[in-house]
Amino acid sequence: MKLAPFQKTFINLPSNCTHMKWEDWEPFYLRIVREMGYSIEEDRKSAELLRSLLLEGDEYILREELDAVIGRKAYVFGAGPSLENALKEFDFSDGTLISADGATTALLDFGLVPDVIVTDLDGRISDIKLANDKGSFLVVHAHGDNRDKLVSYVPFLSRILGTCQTEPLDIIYNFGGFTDGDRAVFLAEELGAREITLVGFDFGDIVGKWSKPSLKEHSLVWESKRKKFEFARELLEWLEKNGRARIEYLSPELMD
Ligand SMILES: Nc1ncnc2c1ncn2[C@@H]1O[C@H](COP(=O)(O)OP(=O)(O)OP(=O)(O)O)[C@@H](O)[C@H]1O
Ligand SMILES: Nc1nc2c(c(=O)[nH]1)N=C(CO)CN2
Ligand SMILES: [Mg+2]
Repeated sequence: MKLAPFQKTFINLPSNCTHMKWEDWEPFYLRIVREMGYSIEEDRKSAELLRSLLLEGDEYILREELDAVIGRKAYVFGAGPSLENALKEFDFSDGTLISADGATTALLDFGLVPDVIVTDLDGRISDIKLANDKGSFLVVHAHGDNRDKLVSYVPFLSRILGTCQTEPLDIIYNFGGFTDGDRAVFLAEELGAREITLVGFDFGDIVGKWSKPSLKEHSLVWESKRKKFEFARELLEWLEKNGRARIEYLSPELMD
């Protein structure tokens, strides 16, 4: 999709432009890199790489375009085991559908095309591409460990908003949040959703089978994933306290 030329004027966004401001995010981020063993420099290089790829490809969008897509009510779909029953039993037609990466596969299986997919491109890429071709907007995240995926896949995808976890660049945003799931909730809140229902956000000991293409079934959580879940929960609690949206969980207890 080509943008009108005037929209390509780059502006350096003021730091108070996002609800989770850099000053709020930075302490979380510093704890995350320390605990997870990430390199800030590698994360920064990845953000620069995504910026170059997006500028070369001419398929990037600015936040204003997503503002128009995300309504007051939004459902954010995570890849926890309860997702399947939730998709069977509930109707989601009254809100914007935002899927976190691997959850996209489950939505497609139920005939739903997400309005927005939030991904670091480690979900099943054929499904992300299929949904993108059917109209899903993509929010693609750059971090130090997915540069190969950015290079391989970004040139073949459309309608992409770029995000990073280091300092934002002109067309690469940082709305706060860490894993695809909690980042999707931060994005929804920032872009205007005021009632956000989280579906398939079980966290816990079992990772949903949609989370990684290599998983054939729901699997016992591994150590790095457990740490990711802990940060994701903490960040969501922060947003519940400090954000402007009512956040609720479609509880796994309601399932079965
Ligand atoms: N039990 C669960 N299993 C899987 N995903 C879950 C679960 N509970 C909540 N989620 C959310 O659903 C999202 C699904 O996205 P995905 O599995 O691709 O993760 P990710 O953030 O890319 O992590 P990783 O880098 O480990 O793949 C997660 O980011 C997480 O926030
Ligand atoms: N450097 C780095 N950053 C990340 C990673 C990751 O594996 N490495 N995974 C994420 C999604 O959960 C979010 N951020
Ligand atoms: Mg992912």
